Amino acid sequence: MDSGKQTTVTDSPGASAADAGLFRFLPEIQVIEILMAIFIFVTIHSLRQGRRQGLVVWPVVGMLPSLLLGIRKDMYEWITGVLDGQGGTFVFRGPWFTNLHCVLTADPRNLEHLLKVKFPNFPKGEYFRSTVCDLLGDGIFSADDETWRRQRKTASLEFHSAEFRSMTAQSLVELVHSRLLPVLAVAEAQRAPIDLQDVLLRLTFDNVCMIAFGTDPGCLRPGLPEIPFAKAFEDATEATIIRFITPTAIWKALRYFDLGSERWLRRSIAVVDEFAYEVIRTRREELSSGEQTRTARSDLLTVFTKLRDEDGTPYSDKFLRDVCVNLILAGRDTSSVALAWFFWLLNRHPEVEERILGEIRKITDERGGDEDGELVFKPEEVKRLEYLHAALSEALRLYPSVPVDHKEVVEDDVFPDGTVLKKGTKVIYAIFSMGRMESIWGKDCRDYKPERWLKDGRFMSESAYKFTAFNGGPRLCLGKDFAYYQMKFVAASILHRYHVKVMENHPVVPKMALTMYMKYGLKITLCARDGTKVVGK
Ligand code: HEM
Repeated sequence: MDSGKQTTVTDSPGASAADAGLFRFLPEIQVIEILMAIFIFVTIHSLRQGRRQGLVVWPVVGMLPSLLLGIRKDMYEWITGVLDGQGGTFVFRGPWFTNLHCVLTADPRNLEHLLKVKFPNFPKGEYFRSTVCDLLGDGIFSADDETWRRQRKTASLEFHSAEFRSMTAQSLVELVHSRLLPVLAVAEAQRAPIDLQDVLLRLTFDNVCMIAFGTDPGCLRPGLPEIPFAKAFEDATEATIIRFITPTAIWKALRYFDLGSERWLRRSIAVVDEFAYEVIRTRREELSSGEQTRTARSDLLTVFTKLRDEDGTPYSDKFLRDVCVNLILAGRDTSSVALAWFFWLLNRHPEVEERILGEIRKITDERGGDEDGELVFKPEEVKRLEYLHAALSEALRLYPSVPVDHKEVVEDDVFPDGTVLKKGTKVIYAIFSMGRMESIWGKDCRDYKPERWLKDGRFMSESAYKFTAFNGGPRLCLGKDFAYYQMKFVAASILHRYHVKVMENHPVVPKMALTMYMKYGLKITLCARDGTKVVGK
């Protein structure tokens, strides 16, 4: 045998230098036979092991073929099927020498362990942070430990303050009544189909920018213009997601040579930064000139600009940029996609729409009707819409805006269901699948039934480890209360005026992304309710 053949043997996984020495004394044909035998043995062993785990584990490529087949159909349903068959938790074995190995779970006991009981042992982790760092920097979404705690504390105080609540309620009234309803009125008058998901995404983007930066980018202006900052934000998010499905060495090389998606990402981030730094500069000027006392802003940028770090130094522009960009990401497409799924479900469940209308009618009747069609729901009225609250929660159970989330294991651990977790393992919790588990929600788990959230006509919340749409534990969604208020206000304002009809044969399927978009949007037509004069007509 020549030395070249020895190299081949030594390179094959599992073969040692001693084995190579042994092969040196065998005729070439026998080496091939032995290799074939080893290959067959490994394959049979892997297949047997794989079947025990519910999926075939192929040599070298692991469970990747099954994953690729699953993705081709419907990845979320595929994951749900696998998890269901495995009792709620499943170890995914990726190809050799890749970082695709992970533990997938949809077991509420494991979720409580992960998100609350052993919270410090399950951070977002370095892999996540280094993948999203260019867009998110040190913001709340990617940060762990002290950097996260500091932002969480300040943002949490702000989110629960009376000024913040009143500012968010006011900005929502303005957006819905001066922008959203006129856009819908035009579409209704022209009998023109519109993409409701797009309109809602514009609404929540403008809204969250007002909360974060105190400025309205104007995505929902008449004619629905393309706003460079909004477009760049969307592009930067998409290009960042591409990194998660590209081997790290490849995207890093593309970044180094400024090619492909990395070039697109760099350019999009430049536009986002230009907008952010300009707002930060003007806000600093405004604050130092004392103008602030007149405007009395309570957006997150103003709050953080006034603060000092532990050394008494004002926060840097970069840190302020990270705080705002992260908040925009959090609030941009979560409530909008939830509303899109909600309106689609209503279209298939007219009985639910009827009950919501009954609840709204009670309020409008108490106000003596809505002759001019300009009724603005008050915060205390929105709070009373408990059936609507249940109908939105039920939509989020079946179509959670964040379908899967992940953590990394710091120290070896064991889940309550007995799954062993080695240090460095990635844990994926399948929020989408949790909403479709018979073991969690009962036999009717796949039915849209808002009633399951009601007790004696009042809304009853569920454990965050069973209904994980808003995450749970110390990292529970900070915008949860606001999101419900926003969704209820928007849904009630639309439903009071229109019946939303989804266009026949319009395909509705989830898109594979960090957020549960509808892949083809939601094409609808609007039909004004009898006796409601529509604003803007
Ligand atoms: C239906 C609407 C919403 C849903 C389903 C939702 C869901 C979630 C989820 C699952 C997380 C955890 C993400 C993770 O750690 O990987 C989260 C975190 C967060 N959400 Fe929401 N969210 C919604 C709306 C909002 C809104 C409107 C805002 C702000 C205006 C917001 C602000 C935040 C923030 C700041 C965090 C980070 C919390 C932390 O890491 O400490 N969310 N949200």
